[in-house]
Amino acid sequence: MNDDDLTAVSPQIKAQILAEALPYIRNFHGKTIVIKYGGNAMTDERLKHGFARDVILLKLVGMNPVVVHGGGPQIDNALKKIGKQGTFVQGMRITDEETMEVVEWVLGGEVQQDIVMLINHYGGQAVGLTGKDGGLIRARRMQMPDREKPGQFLDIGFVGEIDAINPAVVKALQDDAFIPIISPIGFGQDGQAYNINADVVAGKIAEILKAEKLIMMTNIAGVQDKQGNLVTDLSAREIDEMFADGTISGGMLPKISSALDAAKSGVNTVHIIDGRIEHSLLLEVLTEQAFGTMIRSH
Ligand SMILES: Nc1ncnc2c1ncn2[C@@H]1O[C@H](COP(=O)(O)OP(=O)(O)O)[C@@H](O)[C@H]1O
Ligand SMILES: CC(=O)N[C@@H](CCC(=O)OP(=O)(O)O)C(=O)O
Repeated sequence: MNDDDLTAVSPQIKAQILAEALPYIRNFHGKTIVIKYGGNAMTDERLKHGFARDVILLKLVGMNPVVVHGGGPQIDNALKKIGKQGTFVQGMRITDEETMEVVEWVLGGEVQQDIVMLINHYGGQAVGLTGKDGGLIRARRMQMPDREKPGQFLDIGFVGEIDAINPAVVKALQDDAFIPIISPIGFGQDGQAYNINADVVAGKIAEILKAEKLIMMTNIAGVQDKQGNLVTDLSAREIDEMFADGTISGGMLPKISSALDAAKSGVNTVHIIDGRIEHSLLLEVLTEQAFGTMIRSH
């Protein structure tokens, strides 16, 4: 169903849906909700508009949404235009100097500004940040262990791991009416920009802000088991098993690791949800509808 079809819903059902949201609005009032908005979830124009409106609604009812966006497919498209092919190792993009320039331009420019403009268009007050702003994300070059040669590391270029997060700028914006939109670009002490996986940034930001919820919006119904069935609930032990037997691969690797780290660090609920469902964000936060995969800390 889309927004236009809502005219067919009876007034009683509409009122019931609104009333159902009340306890959630009360419980999450003043709480921080970190939303990882994956590049794969933002490829449909209509869904993007719905997302912007959902984020504004959460802010208007008293929650503090913080958006960390991705943009993997958008970076791939930009690379294609200059005759380059994106290459990944364990879900991380190999980032040479030229790729880093593209990453900065696509994430910090195009994708971030697109989200900011959409939210502002619908009456919200979004502010775009990269890791440089207010010293938000300090990073260093990632040491990626070589799975085939234990004890050795792979050189994947300007990919960063997070050294420290300074949440002051995000807190200042949150305390006002603003909605922070964060691009996953970190900066070294030498001023070098680093490409960081957006799931990793979202998980760490959620932890540092002591978020109530971390919601990762992606392009799949949730985590799937070996047979391809949706797993609604995942424990740390089950995750270890799925990592070991290769059930989890590619972009799902950093997503699940970051989700689990956030859950273990005290983020109350961590969900991986299907961003292709219209208003999936509102459904997750404001209704008892359970969908996607919940990641548990134990
Ligand atoms: N066990 C799994 N369950 C679900 N998806 C998986 C699994 N293993 C790998 N994936 C892949 O991970 C993708 C999601 O990660 P990614 O492409 O990085 O999304 P995003 O851009 O939202 O971060 C899925 O579309 C799927 O192809
Ligand atoms: C190091 C690394 O892999 N960085 C990612 C950053 C963007 C991202 O994470 O985007 P999604 O959330 O859409 O996958 C990349 O270059 O694709």
